[in-house]
Amino acid sequence: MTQTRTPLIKICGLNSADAVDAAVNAGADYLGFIHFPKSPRHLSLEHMGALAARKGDAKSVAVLVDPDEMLMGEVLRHMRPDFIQLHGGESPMRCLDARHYAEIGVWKALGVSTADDLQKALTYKDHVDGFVFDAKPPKDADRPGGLGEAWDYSLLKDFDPGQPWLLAGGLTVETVSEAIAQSGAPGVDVVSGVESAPGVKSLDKIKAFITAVKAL
Ligand SMILES: O=C(O)c1ccccc1N[C@@H]1O[C@H](COP(=O)(O)O)[C@@H](O)[C@H]1O
Repeated sequence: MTQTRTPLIKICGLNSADAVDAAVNAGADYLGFIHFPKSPRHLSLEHMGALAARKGDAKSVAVLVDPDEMLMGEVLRHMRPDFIQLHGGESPMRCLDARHYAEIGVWKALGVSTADDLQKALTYKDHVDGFVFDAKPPKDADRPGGLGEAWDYSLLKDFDPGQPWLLAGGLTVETVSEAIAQSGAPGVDVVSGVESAPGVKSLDKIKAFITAVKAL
């Protein structure tokens, strides 16, 4: 896929008003809020709702891991996200159920380490509204994402998953340009690369990352 427009930008794991405002003011397209207790970026539903209300023209994304309908209902009630990102082991049918239940866009995050992993996306494409292609987490990881792990982004070159998608996994201001060139990504998603420590957002890194992508 040839890159013809400025890549879309999702800044994820936002957990303070200052960080949300920095992302919005710098021009992020998507703001990600994580509800997963094992994550250092975990937010209560009330906090997600309060931060998402500062989204301005950006779209809000609730990042969830294998949520049941009760949790999804609570997320919809407290936060009213524009999208739900399912970042666990959700099956294609589970994604479709979530889409019907939530009546908003559902993205599926998939861990990739080989070309075979990408073929899995094709079994989801009629059941979701978009994809996040991330590093495949190690088996003993306590969370399925937000690990800051880079991977072979060139696996995505010329791959068409049939839905819009974002590239994630170990992106930083230093690597994002080359990662987009290698993958042809129409958009990027970052957590660790805009933090000074796990769960501690750096306003300077958020601004620098967005500025770098917008300059491409
Ligand atoms: O960031 C987390 O803690 C997290 C927890 C559970 C599910 C997803 C999570 N983050 C997702 O990870 C990628 C990018 O991570 P990184 O830049 O490599 O650190 C992104 O899709 C986040 O939504």
